[in-house]
Amino acid sequence: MKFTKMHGAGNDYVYVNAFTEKLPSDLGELARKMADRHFGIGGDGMILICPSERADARMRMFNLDGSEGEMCGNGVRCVGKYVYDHGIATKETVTIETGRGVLTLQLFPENGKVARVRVNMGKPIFNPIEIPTTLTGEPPKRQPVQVAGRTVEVTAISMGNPHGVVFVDEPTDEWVLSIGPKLETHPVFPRRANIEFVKVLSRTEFQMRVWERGSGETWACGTGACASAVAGMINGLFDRKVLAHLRGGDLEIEWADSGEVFMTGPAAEVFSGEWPE
Ligand SMILES: N[C@@H](CCC[C@H](N)C(=O)O)C(=O)O
Repeated sequence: MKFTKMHGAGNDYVYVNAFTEKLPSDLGELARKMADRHFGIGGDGMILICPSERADARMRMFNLDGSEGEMCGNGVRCVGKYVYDHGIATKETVTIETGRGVLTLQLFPENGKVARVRVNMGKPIFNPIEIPTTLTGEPPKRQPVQVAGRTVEVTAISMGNPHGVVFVDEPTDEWVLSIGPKLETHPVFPRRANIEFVKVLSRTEFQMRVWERGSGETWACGTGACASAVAGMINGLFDRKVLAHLRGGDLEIEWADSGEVFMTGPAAEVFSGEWPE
């Protein structure tokens, strides 16, 4: 099976072109094996680029633990790059079907290859039932959650997948690696959640580290950066356009008057190869 390793701001996945490759029935197991950093190719998970009846292609994403996520912001930019660079789509505006519907991507090629992508990520979801969370309020803003013997204020938002945003003075290892997994699996998030730790730098910039549902700490999370930006905006901390500094790079996030969130960032191909099984 042929694969391509790609990343968006250091959030790396093993990509398989399901237009051409034959896939096994247990996709979760395939993701776990291929994404293993010691015994496999290595990555934060696996992303399939599939045919779609509604768009240029369909993205399916699997976390490192084999669970399937509805959406992946860094992944969808890489899928946009893949379909253009590999001739599946020829226009610089492409559509990708995801678990949260069909998204439109603006591709920015340099010397014939896509280097940056702007994605219409759709409207943030504030309804607690749809997120899903047991936290109350619409949106559930800075709600107190008891975790590891302390009270943490969490803003819950869905960008097609569930997020809990925590504003902190410093996104330390203790927050990310200790509180992150406890919040991911906390009963307030019945389908687990991606947890972002956000340090406000100014009204237009923030630093973020993320503990992802099913993958642990990753170097960037596109949906997480969008959720964090919107959380900062609804809590009165940010203007409508912000720059997110993540461990693996920067993402520009804009919450437009239409209610849609736009994310712009890099997409890169690293290497390709053949998986022996
Ligand atoms: N890294 C992604 C999000 C991947 C999915 C997530 N772990 C989930 O289970 O929802 C991004 O860039 O958005």
